[in-house]
Amino acid sequence: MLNTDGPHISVLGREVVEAIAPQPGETIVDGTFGAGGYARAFLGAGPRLVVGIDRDPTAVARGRAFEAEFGARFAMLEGCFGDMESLLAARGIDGVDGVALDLGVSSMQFDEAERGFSFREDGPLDMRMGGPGRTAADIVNETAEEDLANIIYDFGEERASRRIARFIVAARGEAPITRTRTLADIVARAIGRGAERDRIHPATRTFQALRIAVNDELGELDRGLAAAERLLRPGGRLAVVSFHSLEDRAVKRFLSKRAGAEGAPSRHAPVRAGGRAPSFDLLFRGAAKPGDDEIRINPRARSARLRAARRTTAPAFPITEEARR
Ligand SMILES: C[S@@+](CC[C@H](N)C(=O)[O-])C[C@H]1O[C@@H](n2cnc3c(N)ncnc32)[C@H](O)[C@@H]1O
Repeated sequence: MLNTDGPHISVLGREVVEAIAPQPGETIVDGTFGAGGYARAFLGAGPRLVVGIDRDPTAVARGRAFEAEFGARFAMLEGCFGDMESLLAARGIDGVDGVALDLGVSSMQFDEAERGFSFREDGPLDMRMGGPGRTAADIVNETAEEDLANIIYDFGEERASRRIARFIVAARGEAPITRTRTLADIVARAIGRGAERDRIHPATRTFQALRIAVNDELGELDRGLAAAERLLRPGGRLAVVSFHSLEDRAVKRFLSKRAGAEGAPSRHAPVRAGGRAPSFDLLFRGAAKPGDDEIRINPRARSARLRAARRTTAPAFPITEEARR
């Protein structure tokens, strides 16, 4: 585990640096800069350039301090990693040797009540990681009941989604829902004692669903993975840390397809990715998880999963083959 300057402790940091293994002369992209924990460790391994990307202006400000500290060896770009090709192209970069993604929100974002990510603190129901766009309050107050239930079911994997949506629609008929605590109370009333069996807060899944919807997190992940595939040079490494099953499933599916592990006719047949040459080789089978020591020091790490792969010389899959769902 890596320590960082800020209150965010990097998750699976040692494993990510081992997977990315920056070499002298290389260019490494940290697509989720956050507090810069990974970026600092990458820089310590001596590549020519580390590029940080983050959509959150406060993370970008931290990145500016890195620029001052590391000079020409570090560049901070503001934007979404789904757009990394155009962000990098604007700096004259069209190929890289490593891409790391550490998905989701940082501890700083989560703990700051004003950002609206936490149901434990009262704050405005916002949940935007950065930039303009619809807030969680916009979605909660303006979405038709059935669509709201689908968001909560699809992105929160919440079985009580219809009941929660019904309670939300009833409550917003009285007054717009604008605060995190108000929403958390509504969800708790809708679920009643059911969630206690899971030993998680009743609003956990609904808040996850809204955050994913507000930030188009699964769309970003699809675009980011495909962009990394196109940008990585042969031998380049991709490392992705996810925090919930929807993300991990998307990463697993992407890599299985690209590494030819899915749809191989038999284990004796040459491994082909749906008739195409594999564009990635897995660095290890399955997902790496944090050990007990890391979870003890940083309980938020417990659901983290790392998957990593190395780019082959084969061309990237065409975009039309993106079919995650
Ligand atoms: C879990 S934190 C990363 C922490 C970082 N690895 C560290 O060691 O400090 C995730 C960061 O990624 C950013 N982020 C999430 N999704 C993003 C996206 N699609 N594009 C750009 N940044 C994103 C968030 O704003 C947040 O700062």
